[in-house]
Amino acid sequence: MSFARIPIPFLTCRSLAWSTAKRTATTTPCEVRIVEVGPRDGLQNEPKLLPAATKIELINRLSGTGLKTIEATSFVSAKWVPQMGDNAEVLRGISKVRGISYPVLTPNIKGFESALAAGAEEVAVFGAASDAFSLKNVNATAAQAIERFRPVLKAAKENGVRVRGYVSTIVGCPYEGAIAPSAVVKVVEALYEMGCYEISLGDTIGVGTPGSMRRMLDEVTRAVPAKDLAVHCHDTYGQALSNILVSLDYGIRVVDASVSGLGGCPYARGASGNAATEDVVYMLHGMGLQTSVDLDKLIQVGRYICTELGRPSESKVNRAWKGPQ
Ligand SMILES: CC(C)(COP(=O)([O-])OP(=O)([O-])OC[C@H]1O[C@@H](n2cnc3c(N)ncnc32)[C@H](O)[C@@H]1OP(=O)([O-])[O-])[C@@H](O)C(=O)NCCC(=O)NCCSC(=O)C[C@@](C)(O)CC(=O)[O-]
Repeated sequence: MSFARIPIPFLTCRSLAWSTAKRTATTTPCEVRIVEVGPRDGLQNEPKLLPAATKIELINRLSGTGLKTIEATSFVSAKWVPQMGDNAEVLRGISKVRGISYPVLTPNIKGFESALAAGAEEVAVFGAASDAFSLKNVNATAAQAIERFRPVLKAAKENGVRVRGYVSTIVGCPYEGAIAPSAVVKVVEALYEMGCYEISLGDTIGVGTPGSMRRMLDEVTRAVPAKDLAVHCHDTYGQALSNILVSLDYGIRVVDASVSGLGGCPYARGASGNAATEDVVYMLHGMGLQTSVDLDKLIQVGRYICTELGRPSESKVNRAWKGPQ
């Protein structure tokens, strides 16, 4: 897809439908599903341990906004990520709403078994396109991490649990620098062939631009259909919304975002939060795309968690919001 054919400022629901018609026949061009990652990605980097009750309250409030997917926690080692040490308490404590999925991160079979025991119905495995990042994040190379996922996918299938896959460092790594699209394709293909129903492409440190996103998506969408891809854009360099816009142009209709832009990865030096969900929803609605999210309710949830954390929202829309127009 070239810039010349679809001028970005004129991307609307109608032009998106047209632009993606050849790329994928099965996307619903006017609907975008938001994967809210605030309770997991948003909080995992918080130095001060938050009470499980606050996390549960956050998830319950998010459940009232119309979101259909809310990543609840991660079943990783508490020695590595202390903030997620209350994973089972959080997953057991939330009021699950029918029609909403509450996936949790599981890096290995031990994490999967604990997640299953706590009632997980969807999990996510997380790989990376960079060995250096993977070693820092999960103490395994990219290929070794993939091997740890095989038993997770097998056990998930046996237990009727859906598995989402992440690929981190899709355009840049804090330790290796620029990442070649071919390295991303390799991991995306491995996760897809293993049985992940959706692959989320993570710009972990938010260094991507519409240029590097396009170069990466040109190759990745040749390997896996856009309907089975999501984007996960951190906003460190202020490019997240632009990068999401580019991914829509490729037919991607699933966008990860974090309420009030919370977040970062403890093992990705300098990474700031994700695209703020409020900002993403505002942009999508302004383009005539549907998300099922009530923006006003979401704004209130953003204000709740920012008050709990004692800091202003990273969402420009939240800061500017004076009520529905
Ligand atoms: C993967 C490990 C566990 C390997 O860590 P390891 O030390 O290599 O693991 P091990 O198998 O050698 O076991 C060492 C100890 O950890 C325990 N252990 C082993 N597995 C688990 C588990 N699942 N849950 C709880 N405990 C576990 C195990 O039982 C043992 O306990 P000990 O005998 O010492 O008491 C570790 O490196 C880890 O937990 N890493 C997590 C890193 C993380 O959570 N990073 C943030 C999420 S990724 C991210 O944010 C990026 C993303 C997804 O958002 C997308 C993007 O932005 O790009």
